[in-house]
Amino acid sequence: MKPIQVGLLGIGTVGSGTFNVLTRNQEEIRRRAGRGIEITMVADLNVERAREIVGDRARVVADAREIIANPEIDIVIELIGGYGIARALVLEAINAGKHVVTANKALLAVHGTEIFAAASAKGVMVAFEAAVAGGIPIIKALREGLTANQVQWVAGIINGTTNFILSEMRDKGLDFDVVLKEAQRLGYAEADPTFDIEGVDAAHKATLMSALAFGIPVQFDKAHVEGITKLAAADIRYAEQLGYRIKLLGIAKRRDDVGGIELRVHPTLVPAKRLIANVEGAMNAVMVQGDAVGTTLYYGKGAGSEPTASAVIADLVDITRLHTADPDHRVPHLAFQADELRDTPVLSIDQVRTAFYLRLRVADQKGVLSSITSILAASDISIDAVLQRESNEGEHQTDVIILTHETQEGAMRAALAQMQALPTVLAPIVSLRKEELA
Ligand SMILES: NC(=O)C1=CN([C@@H]2O[C@H](COP(=O)(O)OP(=O)(O)OC[C@H]3O[C@@H](n4cnc5c(N)ncnc54)[C@H](O)[C@@H]3O)[C@@H](O)[C@H]2O)C=CC1
Ligand SMILES: N[C@@H](CC=O)C(=O)O
Ligand code: NA
Repeated sequence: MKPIQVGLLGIGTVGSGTFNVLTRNQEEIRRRAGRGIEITMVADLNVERAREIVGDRARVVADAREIIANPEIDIVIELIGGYGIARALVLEAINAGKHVVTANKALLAVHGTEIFAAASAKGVMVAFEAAVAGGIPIIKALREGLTANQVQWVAGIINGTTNFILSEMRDKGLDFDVVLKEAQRLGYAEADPTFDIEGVDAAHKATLMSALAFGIPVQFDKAHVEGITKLAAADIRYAEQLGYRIKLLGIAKRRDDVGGIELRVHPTLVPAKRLIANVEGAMNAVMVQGDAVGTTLYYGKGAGSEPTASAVIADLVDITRLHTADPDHRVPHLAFQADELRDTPVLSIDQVRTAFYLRLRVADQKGVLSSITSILAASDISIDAVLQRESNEGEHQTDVIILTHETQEGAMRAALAQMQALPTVLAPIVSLRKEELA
């Protein structure tokens, strides 16, 4: 049978990996797919660089629309990124009856509802394994492998850049900016790296996982998003002393007690003994807890050229196997049938329940600790552990670190305001969320 023809839009980090892996492993991939898969056209604004990568193995054009207009092309891979031109091109490709593979989590987390609806109307597939945790087949696991389960929660290190920054800062004592530049050089960071360090990229991915896990539409605008830019070295150190590591986690959790879903990204204390706490560098790891299967863990490279290409090509193979099947017999885009998605609300951050780490810089005098613990007790927040450490900031000051048991975020916020108002609390209180992930 003639190879299936693929058009590649954008041949940068992931695009070049995709082209190279597909070329290198073409025979093995053909044996799996049942048919050859060939990238016959490539579009990139940087035509010269694209030609250097593909040589004479594919036709290179500057205008992506030339690929969409080509009736020979069955599948379009979108690896440009962003919400602008990528959205237009993906919708145009769908309307032209092409299947789409994309690694663009930003696009799908924000415009997924529109894109999946357009694809279903046209009877084409939009595949996005590379969009979450790069090479780790977490989309496959959530859509297919775990399909028997009521998923309880999903929690993951799903941004390689920030995990790399946290690891390098802790292990080598390097500055934030230096490590970020290195992550950019290695091809891990987004075109706009604030998406990485402010938690936005992780929230895009958590949004997609929440939809797959709970059968809700993608709703990035409802996600609570915090990055790592405000994290202080002192808290990383104190957390270690208490037996925890700080990781930027994307979390999606079902809350049957209130009939909602928690969707949040923030630095999180995780027990150092958990496998996920020991995931270092640009590696990703996702934990999924299902009612039947229990806790599962998926680990691997979440960013970079060939690891991400691995996921893109897995989608190409899936589409090659399935494109002649009746659309009703394909796996639904978001794991649940499109007409079975529910409007279960995403909870506001005030309704979220977690344990907390608090650091208070206080005057080193009698009665300070009891005034703090009284406020927590009055707010029904119970204390798990307390640590007191001399502060480097000056004499007669001390750092009090408190770990609490689980409480509602709104209650903690109110208690924090009261504690902050104490004259003996000398600096803004640091509060971080803590998850046991058991
Ligand atoms: N780099 C990584 O490790 C990962 C990236 N992704 C996603 O993959 C996508 C691509 O990322 P990268 O390869 O890192 O980006 P990149 O910036 O390395 O590559 C993008 C390419 O698109 C080209 N381009 C830009 N506008 C274009 C247009 N209008 N027409 C044709 N070509 C155009 C650029 O010249 C460039 O070669 C993004 O959505 C990103 O979020 C997903 C997982 C991992
Ligand atoms: N910028 C992202 C790339 C992969 O999605 C990351 O650092 O994880
Ligand atoms: Na993946």
